[in-house]
Amino acid sequence: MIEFRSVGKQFADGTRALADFSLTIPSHSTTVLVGPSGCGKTTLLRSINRMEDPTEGQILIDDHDIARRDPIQLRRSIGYVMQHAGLLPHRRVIDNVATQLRLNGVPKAEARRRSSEMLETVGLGSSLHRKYPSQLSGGQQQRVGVARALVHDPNILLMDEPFSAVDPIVRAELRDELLRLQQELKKTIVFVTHDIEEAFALGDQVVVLKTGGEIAQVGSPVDLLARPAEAFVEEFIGLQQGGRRLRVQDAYGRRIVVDEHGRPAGVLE
Ligand SMILES: Nc1ncnc2c1ncn2[C@@H]1O[C@H](COP(=O)(O)OP(=O)(O)OP(=O)(O)O)[C@@H](O)[C@H]1O
Repeated sequence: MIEFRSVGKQFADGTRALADFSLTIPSHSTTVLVGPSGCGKTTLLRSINRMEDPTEGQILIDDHDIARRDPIQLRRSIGYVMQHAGLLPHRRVIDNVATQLRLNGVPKAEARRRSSEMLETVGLGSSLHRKYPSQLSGGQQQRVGVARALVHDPNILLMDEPFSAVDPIVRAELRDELLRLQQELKKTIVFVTHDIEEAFALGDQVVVLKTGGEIAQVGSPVDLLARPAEAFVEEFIGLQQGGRRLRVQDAYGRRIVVDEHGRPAGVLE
C-alpha cells in the first residue's frame, strides 16, 4: 500500500504543484491518476520513487516513511516506465533490460537469462533481443521499457503516460497487453494519463485530479460513471457532452445499443 499524507510540493522557482494531497493506493491493483495537463500527475508519480521530494507531508510504502529510505535504493526497487522508453541507444535490447539487474548485483549470465524471459513475457521474441533500440518500432521500444521496469520483479510499477507516443492501434494493443500481464503479475501499478478511456480500461481505482493536484473524485470506473461527484468529473469523463449516454432501440426483435447520435454501438444480450 502506498499512502500520501497531506503531501505538498513547491518547486524551487515558487511554483506550487501540490497542496495537502492525501490518497491511499491499494496493493496488487492498478490506480490511474488522470487529469488535465499540469495538474500534478507526474509530480505525484515521481514522488513515489523520490525523483521528487515533497516539501510537506509524508509518503509511506507499506507503513514505512520513504523519506527515511536511501533514494537510489528505493528507485532501484521500483519499476518505472516513461513516455519515451528512454532506452540506451548504443546497447542491445537484451542489455538495456539486463542493466537493471546488473545494477542490483545480479551476475551477467543470469541477468541475460532473466532479461530474455521477461522480453518474451512482454511479447518480444528472441529475434529482437540482439537488436539496437533504433531498429525497433515505437511500440516494441515501449515493450522493452516495460520489460526493463519489471525484470527485477518490483512490487510497484510506476507508468508515466507510457503509451502516449505511439499510434492509436499500437496503443490499444499495449493497453490490452498490460491488462493481461497485470492479471498474471498483480503488481501495484500507478499509471498516469490524461486519457479517460485509458483510465477506464486500466484502472481498478481512478483518481480524477484538478489543477493544483486537488482530487475531484476517487473511485472505480463504475463509481465515476454512476455517481460523478461534481460537474468537473461529469465533464472530464464525457457525460456532459453526451458521449457516454447510450440508449437501447429495438430492431428486428433484437435490442440494439445506440449512442447519443443514434449510431449503433452494440447488441444487448
Ligand atoms: N521542476 C519544476 N519546476 C517548477 N515547476 C514545475 C517543475 N515540474 C513541474 N512543475 C509545475 O508543476 C505543476 C505540475 O506539473 P506536472 O508535470 O506534475 O503535471 P502533469 O499533470 O504531469 O502535466 P502533463 O499532463 O502536462 O504532463 C505544473 O504547473 C508544472 O509547470
